[in-house]
Amino acid sequence: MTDLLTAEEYAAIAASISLPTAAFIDGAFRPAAAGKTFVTVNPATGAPLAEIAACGAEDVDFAVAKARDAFENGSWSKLPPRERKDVLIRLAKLLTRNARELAVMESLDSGKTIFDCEQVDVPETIDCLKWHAETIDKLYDQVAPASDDHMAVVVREPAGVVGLVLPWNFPLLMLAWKIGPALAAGCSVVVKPAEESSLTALRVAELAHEAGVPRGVFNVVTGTGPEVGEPLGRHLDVDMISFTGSTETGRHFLRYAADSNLKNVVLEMGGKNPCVVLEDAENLDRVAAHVVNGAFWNMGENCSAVSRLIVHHAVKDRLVERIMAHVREWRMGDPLDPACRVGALISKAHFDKVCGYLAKAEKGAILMGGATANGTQVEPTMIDVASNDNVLARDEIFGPVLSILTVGSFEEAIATANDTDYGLAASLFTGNAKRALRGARALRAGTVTVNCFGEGDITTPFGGYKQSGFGGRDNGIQAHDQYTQLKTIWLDLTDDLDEAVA
Ligand SMILES: NC(=O)C1=CN([C@@H]2O[C@H](COP(=O)(O)OP(=O)(O)OC[C@H]3O[C@@H](n4cnc5c(N)ncnc54)[C@H](OP(=O)(O)O)[C@@H]3O)[C@@H](O)[C@H]2O)C=CC1
Ligand SMILES: CCCCCC/C=C/C(=O)O
Repeated sequence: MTDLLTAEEYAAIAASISLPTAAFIDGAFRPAAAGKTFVTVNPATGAPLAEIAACGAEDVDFAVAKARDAFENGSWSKLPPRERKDVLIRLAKLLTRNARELAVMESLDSGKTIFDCEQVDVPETIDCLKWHAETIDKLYDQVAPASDDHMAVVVREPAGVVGLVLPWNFPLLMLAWKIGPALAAGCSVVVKPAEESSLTALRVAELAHEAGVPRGVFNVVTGTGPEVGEPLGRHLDVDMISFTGSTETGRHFLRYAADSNLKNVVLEMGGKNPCVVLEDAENLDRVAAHVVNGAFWNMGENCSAVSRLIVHHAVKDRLVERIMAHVREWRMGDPLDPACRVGALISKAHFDKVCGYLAKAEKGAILMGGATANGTQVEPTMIDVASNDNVLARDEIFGPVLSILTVGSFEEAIATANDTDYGLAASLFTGNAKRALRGARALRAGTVTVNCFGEGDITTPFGGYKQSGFGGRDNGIQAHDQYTQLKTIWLDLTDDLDEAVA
């Protein structure tokens, strides 16, 4: 656990840190080619934080050209894996040295609580980079069981120039989930952070350069989706896109790829994640603690958040009561106050969207919460929902809003859980081992947690079934695989030309 400072001490750091404002391309900070800027605000106060380069297609072209040059000159892509490892470990050390500054910057830019930034986002970012760095020089290629006359070697090569398009809910961590395996594999990257939360990606790029990542290998192009994301997605010299964000924008990237060079596309998208609590669930107090964490951590701005509680009627009232008791411990307030667990939503526009969903609740159906503060804060809220067809049970709200659906059997619970377009995460609470295993298999989601809620860790793949995921997984060794291409090399071992491979 990181030692936390006082709110006053965090405020003092916030007032003194210098914020990066320019795009980072070819090893240097640069203004947008057209000289345009946009203002990023602190969502907790509405106060302007910094004026950031508003890049466009010209800047994307420049960054991709520099990334390609670096890839082809081999300054990174052809380094022995253990040398790339050394540089990435140096980067992890630099991030550790600057951890507090990064945590404050992240909290200011995104409204996330300093508690989470200090305890989760920054340390997990560092661990992720270390894990991929440590992994890269322990991966072996394969020799196929072909024949005595030939040797077929299957090797993995870096995918090339990769576009990484990021969301605003975990700006640092999603950056790490993508640059960790991409850089370790030897790719050059062009990162497009979300417009609302560009600061930490820029600072990490600067530190990566200081750690020894060569020019052109790690570029950050700031700006909007249409101005930067689309040209990157359509670029003919980008080999792959890895995206995290909404399902709607994910679809755009498939279209961009289809319309351009058929680049590989990996998408990690939304969720409407069920948590099933059966009548035989043990220790409802513990279950409630997991539900509260799953639903309200990071203000529910989490693609794997628990957003549908599917509970057997026999335990519903007791569970709801326990959830309310746990939520009382989740203080809402200034994100820079380390006692706060609920910070600000990312923007006024997103706050309005979440409030729009609260307004759709039936009269008397809001069992807990519903209050708002400061134009971007929403209390942890629980809403009784009569049918899984209700918009509150179907749409990804991406706020601290838990919809409760009441069921009468194991079968009904699983069917309700699976009745969604999404399939990112699911959890199941039961004291019956057979139901636990049957349920875990029946739930259609990329991650299923049984008698707990958790995000998994860096060792396990993260991604979704159905409209939650496409083309690959973040994390685990599987993430490494997607930033590489497979190549098969055949060698003739015979002396006789007639026996050679045609
Ligand atoms: N799975 C997840 O983790 C996330 C899910 N979401 C869901 O999406 C909803 C909307 O959030 P939003 O920020 O709009 O998410 P988006 O999916 O639109 O944004 C994700 C990234 O894609 C970029 N982008 C947006 N539009 C385009 C486009 N047409 N072409 C290329 N790139 C684009 C964004 O840029 P920019 O924002 O700078 O314009 C951002 O960098 C949320 O309410 C939530 O439901 C959101 C974030 C993360
Ligand atoms: C400590 C791990 C946090 C994982 C959060 C994953 C969320 C991803 C997303 O919303 O895209």
